[in-house]
Order: sequence, then structure tokens, then C-alpha cells
Amino acid sequence: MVKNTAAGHKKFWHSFRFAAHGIASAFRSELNMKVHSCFAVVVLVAAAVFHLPPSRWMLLLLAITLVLATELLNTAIEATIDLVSPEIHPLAKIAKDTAAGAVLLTAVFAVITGIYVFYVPVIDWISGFMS
Ligand SMILES: Nc1ncnc2c1ncn2[C@@H]1O[C@H](COP(=O)(O)OP(=O)(O)OP(=O)(O)O)[C@@H](O)[C@H]1O
Repeated sequence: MVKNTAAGHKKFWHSFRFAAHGIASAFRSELNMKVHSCFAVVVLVAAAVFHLPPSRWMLLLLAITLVLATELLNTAIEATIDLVSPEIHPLAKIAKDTAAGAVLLTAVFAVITGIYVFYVPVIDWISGFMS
């Protein structure tokens, strides 16, 4: 484990590397990160298949980024709680449950966004298929 002791532009690139390492490590250790990422890939492939306009892509990217960023913060909060309060404590429970609640909220937003974005293209595709 190393601290970022570099200066100037080197410090910036070191911070970037630490951040990338944080994302990779959350991806390896958290099942939820893998599940959310798989959904994101499926949704982006579907967006390409349906030739969605750029504004719809942006909505999907916003929802995906929100879910993944919140999942990363949840992982950070879980690790911090495990470090400072490995024993059972009501405040530790509040912190973990609240962080998990934030992920749930963004996931609900992502589902609503998916329905909003794909509803018309999917209905059109099904009616074209039927006729
Ligand atoms: N130190 C603690 N004190 C009190 N309750 C805790 C504590 N640690 C965990 N809990 C309770 O157990 C739940 C599950 O915690 P856990 O650390 O296993 O995370 P998780 O939600 O299963 O996520 P992950 O599996 O990704 O680590 C928390 O949401 C909380 O309600």
C-alpha cells in the first residue's frame, strides 16, 4: 500500500491510477458491481440495436453512471464502517443501511429510465414483428 507523495502533474496521474484501482477492486470484490455492470452492458447493446438518438443515450448513461457511482460510494462506506466499527453498533447499521438505500434509489431511477427510453422502440418493434 502506497500514499500519493508525488507533486504537480505526476500527483494528478497518481490520483487517477488510485481511482482506477478503486473501481477495479470494487468490481472484483462486490457482486453488486458485477451485476450492475452486466445490466449496463445489456442496456447499451440494446440502445445500439434500437438506434436510439443521442439524447436517449445520454439518459441511459446518466442512469448507469448514477448507479455505479453510488455503488462505489456504498462500497467505500461499508469498508470504512468495517474498519472503524467491526463490532455490532446501531450507528454502523444506520450508515450501511442508508448507503444501501441510496443504491436502491438510483437503481429504481435506472429502471424507470429504461422503461421510459425503451417503451416506444420496443412497442414499435413488436408491432412491426406482428404485422
Ligand atoms: N457493524 C455492524 N453493526 C450493525 N449492523 C451491521 C454491521 N455490519 C453490518 N450490519 C448490518 O448487516 C447488513 C449487511 O452488511 P454487510 O456488511 O454484510 O453488507 P452487504 O449489504 O451484505 O454488502 P456486501 O455483501 O456488498 O458487503 C447491513 O446493511 C447492516 O444492516
